[in-house]
Amino acid sequence: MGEPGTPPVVGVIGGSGVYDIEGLKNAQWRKVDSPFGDPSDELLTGEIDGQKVVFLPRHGRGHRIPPSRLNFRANIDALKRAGVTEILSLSAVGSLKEDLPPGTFVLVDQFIDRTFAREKSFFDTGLVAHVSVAEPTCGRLAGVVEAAARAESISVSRGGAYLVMEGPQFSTRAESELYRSWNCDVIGMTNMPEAKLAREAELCYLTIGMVTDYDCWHEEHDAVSVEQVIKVLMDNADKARALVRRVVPQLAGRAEACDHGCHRALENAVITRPEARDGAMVERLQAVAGRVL
Ligand SMILES: CSC[C@H]1O[C@H](OP(=O)(O)O)[C@H](O)[C@@H]1O
Ligand SMILES: Nc1ncnc2[nH]cnc12
Repeated sequence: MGEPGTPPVVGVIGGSGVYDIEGLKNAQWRKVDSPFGDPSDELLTGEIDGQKVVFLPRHGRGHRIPPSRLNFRANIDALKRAGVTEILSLSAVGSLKEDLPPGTFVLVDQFIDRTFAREKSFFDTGLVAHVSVAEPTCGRLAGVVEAAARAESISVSRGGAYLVMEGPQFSTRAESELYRSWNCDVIGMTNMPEAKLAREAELCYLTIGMVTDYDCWHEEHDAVSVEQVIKVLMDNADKARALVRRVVPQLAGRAEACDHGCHRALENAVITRPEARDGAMVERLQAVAGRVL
């Protein structure tokens, strides 16, 4: 995937409040099987300006699945099986900075992963690999999305560190202050290990963090609640849809593999010698890593 000649296909993972993409041509929900188990839902495929788009509601339609129960591996594997080469992650996030008010779209470029109850890798005993996540999101996608956001008059902030907490409860005030002291910009519960797994699957990945609240640290704002998050997200949803509509045709023009290296992330990453590899594992990882196995 991502090789020169492989058509770019944009995948969109919709987070809280984003369970559908309206207005796709030839829209169709279809089940994609994965050896890693069940994805969150069927995938919605369709077209924008003749370009294929694949959508997955992260928590399933109706928001059935909490962050710690998301099958991130099945989700990423299924998107890759559906031909996706680049992923836009639309996510609700809390703000840890005064100058990132609700309504701001933050193009995340770093993460601090504080999750502890999730499967974090496609690789395991019998097939070991270590990819770099020094730059965990795709700067090429960020450039395109930033320009599109400005054209849509969306308040956008390029770069930002996303603290990923396990949840499902929101943070205590002390935790919120701790993350602020670490200079984190936004907080959420879902984009790790999603971003790490996208890297292992050699997919470009960008988090578009849509700020819904000031978490609980801000003295002039109430502590975060689901009601508040959803209300702001509904206000943002039209902006997000317009952004996706504008970005997809632009991303479709790529003729070469990503020049930031996302599509070659596994080169030199697999360390297990061919004769020591577990055959069943190799089989299971065909969609994710078949290019290098
Ligand atoms: C409904 S507020 C908390 C919930 O929203 C975010 O999810 P997503 O990233 O899928 O939009 C946050 O991470 C929590 O899972
Ligand atoms: N304050 C917050 N903490 C964690 N996840 C969130 N998602 C939206 N707002 C959040």
